[in-house]
Amino acid sequence: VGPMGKCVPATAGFSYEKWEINPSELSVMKELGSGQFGVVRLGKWRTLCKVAIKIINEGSMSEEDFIEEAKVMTRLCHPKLVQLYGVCMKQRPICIVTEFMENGCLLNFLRQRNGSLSREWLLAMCQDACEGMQYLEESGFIHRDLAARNCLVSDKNVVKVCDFGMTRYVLDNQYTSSTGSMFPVKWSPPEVLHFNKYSSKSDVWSFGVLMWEIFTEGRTPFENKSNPEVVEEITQGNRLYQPYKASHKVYQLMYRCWHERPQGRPSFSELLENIKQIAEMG
Ligand SMILES: CN(C)c1ccc2c(c1)CCN(c1cccc(-c3cc(Nc4ccc(C(=O)N5CCOCC5)cn4)c(=O)n(C)c3)c1CO)C2=O
Repeated sequence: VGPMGKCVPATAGFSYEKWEINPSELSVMKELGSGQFGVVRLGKWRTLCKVAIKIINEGSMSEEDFIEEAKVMTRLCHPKLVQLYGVCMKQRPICIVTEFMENGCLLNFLRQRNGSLSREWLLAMCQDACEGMQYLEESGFIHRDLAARNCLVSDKNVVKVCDFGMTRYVLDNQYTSSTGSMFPVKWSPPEVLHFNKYSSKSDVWSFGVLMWEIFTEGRTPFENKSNPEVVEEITQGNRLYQPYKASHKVYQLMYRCWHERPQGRPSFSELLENIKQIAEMG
């Protein structure tokens, strides 16, 4: 049993490294959806533990680079991060095994509840994601694509951050190039759009947009603007509007995440303190 009492595959096998999983101990079940690397399925590890299994499409991922980094990523453990359990890499396609989150992706979760979520609940979701991001910040680990589509919801409605750092292994340059059609322009700060400069402070900008997604319950940022138009808007200093369910203090907080300069933005530690204060005041 691993961190937080979860059944974590103790991959102590024969010739398996700590972060390797023996595929014969996995059974694959229903499809959960598909992402940047292909299909993700629900699975069972040693018949007991529910897991999510990413089956990596050939040519979608720089696999050697990922496998090298997987050792580091399996050591990132926090209750608000979707846990990476390990990799099956002795065969093709390789597969990535993670913690399973019953209620799926946060963006769909928000949209399916059409307006029924309380302000307290929305702020609690922001706090969950902020706790996970503070741990990544402390660990010197940059997410690079924080957004509601890259957060998941557990059976207890806890929000966790997933697929942190995975953009580094995507081979599709429509996604990786800042002029590509799939680049997350609407979640990116000026220094990323212009200089590809990633840091925990660029994650803070994205976190501000995530707060906006949560408080609009799943609206698309700048929904009637193209990516090039958004680059223009942001460069001119325009920002996302105040969501109806966001109090002035909540809006002030997300707005501070969008300071033009990285050093002008709060850290995740500071954001978390502020979110807790707002939550206490009710
Ligand atoms: C490069 N970057 C940033 C990437 C790369 C890959 C991916 C992503 C980003 C994010 C999206 N993604 C992806 C794709 C597909 C699945 C998962 C995905 C979905 C899960 N869970 C569920 C649970 C339920 C449902 C479901 O069907 N419903 C319908 C009924 O109401 C409840 C919900 C869907 N997913 C889950 O636990 N994990 C770990 C991953 C994930 C998350 O992992 C990826 O695979």
